[in-house]
Amino acid sequence: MPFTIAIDGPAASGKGTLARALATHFGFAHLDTGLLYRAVGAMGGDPIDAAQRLQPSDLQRSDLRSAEAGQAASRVAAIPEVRAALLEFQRRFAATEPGAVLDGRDIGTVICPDAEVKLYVTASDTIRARRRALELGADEAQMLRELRERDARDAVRDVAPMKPAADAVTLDTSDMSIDDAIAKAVEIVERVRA
Ligand SMILES: Nc1ncnc2c1ncn2[C@@H]1O[C@H](COP(=O)(O)OP(=O)(O)OP(=O)(O)O)[C@@H](O)[C@H]1O
Ligand SMILES: Nc1ccn([C@@H]2O[C@H](COP(=O)(O)O)[C@@H](O)[C@H]2O)c(=O)n1
Repeated sequence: MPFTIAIDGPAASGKGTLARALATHFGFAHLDTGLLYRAVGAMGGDPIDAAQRLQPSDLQRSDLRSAEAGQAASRVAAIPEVRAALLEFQRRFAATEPGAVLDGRDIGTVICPDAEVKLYVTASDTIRARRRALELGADEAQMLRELRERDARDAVRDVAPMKPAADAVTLDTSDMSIDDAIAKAVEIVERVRA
């Protein structure tokens, strides 16, 4: 039986950091599902067509981590046909790996509603903007505006909006170091696996 960890939450909350750490700790495979939407947004042209043609090599582009790629991803992610085109790949990943960690916005609600562990990772928007500005060497006030815009778009869209699953454990990392957040997440998973 595959064991799946679903991690959702707003932009720059630390989902990816925790997902990578959990995958390493438990020897699980990791899928950063935001990268799929970032790649579709960066491909240009018709986003539905881009999502249907997406190849693993498209995820290797070096420009996908930028703030602009994040905004473009959030716009194409609101298109139902784009989400439909990416759904099967994500579900298959979770189903075929003995242990998998997926992070995104709709993993616990739509992609893997039966995941053994669901985390909703959050932090205040000002702290998230500071962390992202540090990471990208960008202006903090601009990062705050962009995070708020992206979060609002992700939360209000009609299809698979960003929200915690009813059975998700919320982890607010505002006052946690990376190491503390990882330790807490490991503890939550270990409690379920025990
Ligand atoms: N608890 C923490 N304390 C301090 N910095 C953190 C913490 N967690 C994550 N970070 C840093 O915040 C930044 C954003 O983290 P990360 O990329 O994991 O977020 P994310 O939720 O995956 O973002 P996105 O939604 O854009 O993919 C990174 O630079 C990361 O090192
Ligand atoms: N499961 C997901 C994952 C991501 N998105 C959209 O992609 C944008 C970029 O995601 P990051 O995690 O890399 O920041 C994000 O803002 C969402 O619009 C999604 O809809 N569902």
